[in-house]
Amino acid sequence: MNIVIIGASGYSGAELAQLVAKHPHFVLQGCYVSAGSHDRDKKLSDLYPQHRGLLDMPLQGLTADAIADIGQHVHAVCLCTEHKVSVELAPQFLEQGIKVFDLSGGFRLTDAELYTQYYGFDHPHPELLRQAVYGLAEWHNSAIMDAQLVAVAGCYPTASLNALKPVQQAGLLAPQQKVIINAVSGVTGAGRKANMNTHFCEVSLAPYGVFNHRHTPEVEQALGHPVLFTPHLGNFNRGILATIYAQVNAGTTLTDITDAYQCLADEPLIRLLGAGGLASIKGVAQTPYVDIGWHLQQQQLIISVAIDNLLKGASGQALQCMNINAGLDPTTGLV
Ligand SMILES: NC(=O)C1=CN([C@@H]2O[C@H](COP(=O)(O)OP(=O)(O)OC[C@H]3O[C@@H](n4cnc5c(N)ncnc54)[C@H](OP(=O)(O)O)[C@@H]3O)[C@@H](O)[C@H]2O)C=CC1
Ligand SMILES: CC(=O)N[C@@H](CCC(=O)OP(=O)(O)O)C(=O)O
Repeated sequence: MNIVIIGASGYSGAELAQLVAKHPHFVLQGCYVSAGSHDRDKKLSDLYPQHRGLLDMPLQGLTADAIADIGQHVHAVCLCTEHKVSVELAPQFLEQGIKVFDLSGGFRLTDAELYTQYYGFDHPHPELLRQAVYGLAEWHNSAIMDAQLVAVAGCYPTASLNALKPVQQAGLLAPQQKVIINAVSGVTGAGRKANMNTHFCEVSLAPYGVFNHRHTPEVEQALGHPVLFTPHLGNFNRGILATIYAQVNAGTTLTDITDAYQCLADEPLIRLLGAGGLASIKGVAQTPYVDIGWHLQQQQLIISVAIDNLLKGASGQALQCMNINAGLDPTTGLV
């Protein structure tokens, strides 16, 4: 299968490019940046020297001609572009019959009005929100198999939902009680473009997006339970660590919680750390896994979960969705 990556010079794009280049069944057909990019015509490996010999192809400009040419030669495109760019590009590929795996949040929410509120733009293609399949790989396997457009789940939502859905599905979460998600991300989560907030000398450890981060509606939509989500930026490169506080129904035991997580026990990319387990950035950075541990005291459940934001939180999960869609083992090229 021929694959093209748009936004290949970015952090998630380059990560996905190296995964596809090493994949036993996919062919990396082309790597693109915007038509006016200052990285156009540079080798991808000049930007990412750790991939010399693997990613020596030039970054091509995404012109109108390039979009038409991709339509002739490619099975799937991966959009590793910001939300506003993805929502304009996806329909241009879909109408040429090409599958689209979008790493942005542009097609994750079903309610178009939430884009105005949380993303700051009116969604130009609300009809595609009904067609898009949410790419939370362990939970939407059969829908991903048949999808033309996969909206790969967000990084914080991937950690939060894999931690919470087993407990929610088992009916253990106390109704009306908001679940509190406190999460810290490494700086690659903010993308490669220079920005004062991610400047080496400015980054420390601080919350942001209080009450209004776009991952709040994404988690609530997929969980079916209200949450209070507060992200933090930490001074490390890769990884997300979340500590999640949830009230469970009276009478819930630690065994009930442990039993609820058994629905993930056979998932190869989920590592259940068990009761008392504590996830860490060190345990997941540069890996495709989700690590989950849990603790219960009376009705207070605390869940500890970690992922690598660029692998399970973006490119790794995108490849997992592409594998599922192609009828391959979901872990092909990942473990
Ligand atoms: N970083 C992360 O941990 C995660 C990111 N995501 C999502 O993935 C997407 C990409 O994120 P990330 O890799 O961090 O972003 P980056 O800012 O690192 O990269 C963005 C890429 O898009 C390219 N680009 C910008 N405009 C266009 C355009 N009009 N046409 C084609 N290419 C364009 C950029 O190159 P140039 O500007 O030179 O053209 C660059 O290659 C975002 O939507 C983000 O929300 C999702 C989960 C986690
Ligand atoms: C540290 C940091 O800035 N993280 C980004 C989230 C990562 C990302 O790109 O978000 P999606 O998963 O929705 O695509 C943010 O908070 O906007």
